[in-house]
Amino acid sequence: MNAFPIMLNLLNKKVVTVGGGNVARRKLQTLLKYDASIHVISPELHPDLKRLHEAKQFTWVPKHFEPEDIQDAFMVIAATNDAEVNAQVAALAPEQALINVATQPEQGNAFFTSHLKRGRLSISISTNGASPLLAKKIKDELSRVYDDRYEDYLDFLYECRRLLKTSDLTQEEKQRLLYDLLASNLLEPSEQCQMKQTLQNLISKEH
Ligand SMILES: C[C@@]1(CC(=O)O)c2cc3[nH]c(cc4nc(cc5[nH]c(cc(n2)[C@H]1CCC(=O)O)[C@@](C)(CC(=O)O)[C@@H]5CCC(=O)O)C(CC(=O)O)=C4CCC(=O)O)c(CCC(=O)O)c3CC(=O)O
Ligand SMILES: NC(=O)C1=CN([C@@H]2O[C@H](COP(=O)(O)OP(=O)(O)OC[C@H]3O[C@@H](n4cnc5c(N)ncnc54)[C@H](O)[C@@H]3O)[C@@H](O)[C@H]2O)C=CC1
Repeated sequence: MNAFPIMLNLLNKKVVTVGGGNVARRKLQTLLKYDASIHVISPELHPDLKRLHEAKQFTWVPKHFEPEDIQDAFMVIAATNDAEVNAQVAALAPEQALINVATQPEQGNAFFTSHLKRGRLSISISTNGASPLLAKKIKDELSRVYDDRYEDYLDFLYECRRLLKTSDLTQEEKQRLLYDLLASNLLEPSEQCQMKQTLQNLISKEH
């Protein structure tokens, strides 16, 4: 496996998960953060998924897989405990679909990563199937380095960068300031406030 990493916008995309057990639960808990239109095909549901279904987080069709279930799907996840059913799901998926197969990943073309999200910061780790547990361990290590403060810090960086992009400062000045924003003291909210003020003063002086 030598997979290319990419970010996907799943807003309102049709995602069909076949199977509703423990593996489906883990994958759905990740996917639910990305506003896709999620459908689960499975005779039974894991208790956590039952709660999410009651909270109207996805639609559930309580039955065994049939080929028409995955028509027009943007992404298909084959997560039953029956490798033959999963292989059939992968083979019948629309030609252009993203396909994830829990039992035999190489039958699909898309793979989950271990994922750390801090607001706008997204860190994905993959071992290309060698050791999902190592991916998880690395995520846990990185979660201590990139702690909760990064959520607000990323919003701060986003706002400052937008300010700079629309300013009349020279390209060199913009570059220098973009680097300055990476100083570690700026993880502190009070320092962020001061820096924003400084930038605003600098930009208004240009006019
Ligand atoms: C290829 C891949 C395809 C895919 O599923 O997309 C795949 C495949 C398989 N996983 C298996 C087993 C386990 N997977 C986990 C956990 C995770 N697995 C995830 C991803 C991936 N798993 C993709 C590669 C990612 C990479 O390489 O880095 C994570 C990162 C994301 C997620 O699933 O959401 C998530 C951690 C989430 C987190 O960060 O918290 C655990 C541990 C646990 O459950 O706690 C175990 C048991 C221990 C073990 O076996 O190592 C098996 C054997 C099944 C069997 O025994 O039959 C296969 C099939 C095979 O290897 O052939
Ligand atoms: N990729 C990964 O990260 C991992 C993959 N696995 C693999 O994933 C498989 C599934 O594991 P679990 O979720 O723990 O199993 P599970 O037994 O908890 O869940 C299986 C689900 O599939 C449903 N199902 C069975 N036949 C079906 C059909 N014909 N149509 C629709 N739904 C059907 C069942 O109702 C149940 O909801 C395991 O067999 C294992 O090989 C296991 C661990 C991690």
